[in-house]
Amino acid sequence: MGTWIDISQRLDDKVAVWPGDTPFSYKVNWSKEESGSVNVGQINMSIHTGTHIDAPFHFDDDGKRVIDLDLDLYMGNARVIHLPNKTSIGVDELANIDLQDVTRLLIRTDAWKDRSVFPQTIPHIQPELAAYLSEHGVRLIGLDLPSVDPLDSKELSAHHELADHGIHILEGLVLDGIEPGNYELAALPLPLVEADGSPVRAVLKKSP
Ligand SMILES: N[C@@H](CC(=O)c1ccccc1NC=O)C(=O)O
Ligand SMILES: [Zn+2]
Ligand SMILES: [Zn+2]
Repeated sequence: MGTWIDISQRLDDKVAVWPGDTPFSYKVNWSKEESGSVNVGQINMSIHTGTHIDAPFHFDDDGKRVIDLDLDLYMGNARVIHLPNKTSIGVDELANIDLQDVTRLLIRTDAWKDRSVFPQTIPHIQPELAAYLSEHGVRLIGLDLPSVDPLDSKELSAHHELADHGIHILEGLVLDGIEPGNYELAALPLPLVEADGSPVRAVLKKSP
């Protein structure tokens, strides 16, 4: 027991949300006192709060919805790499990293220091990295950041290039103190039929 490491943000009213987006809330909507038997809760949140996956529909009206996504993407072997103090992440930043047999790549940047406030700037993924990663067989990229693009981007070039190369996106991970290496990952989306993304509970287990 205790071998799975939780790499998810906690969801309470302290969780940071995109500027202008729906705040997170949980409330007991029907209390045990009222119902006579149970507390029945309600959550209200943006899909892009905390640790979540983006479905292609998030940035492409014709893109896949969450229910259409292949669950294999979100369970299996993953490589954690550590790239602190970067302004952006591209082919040069990954030049010394062997990506042989890496299907799921998790990048620990340590750039989002205080997760209770939304960051001002983040290191972004250079769109050109998408082709390089797909050539190496990467199908999922995960980051300890709220986006793969600059926060003020409207084009979302990295989101689009990654999707065009068959690479799926996991955002808002907590990778503080996670040593680079090989792990097992599970970060399953909910079976949301129409949604543009889903909150996930992301966990890692060190591979032998
Ligand atoms: N594309 C971003 C999310 C995003 O752009 C966003 C999320 C919630 C509310 C507003 C957003 N963008 C506004 O321009 C992401 O998932 O990385
Ligand atoms: Zn998102
Ligand atoms: Zn995104």
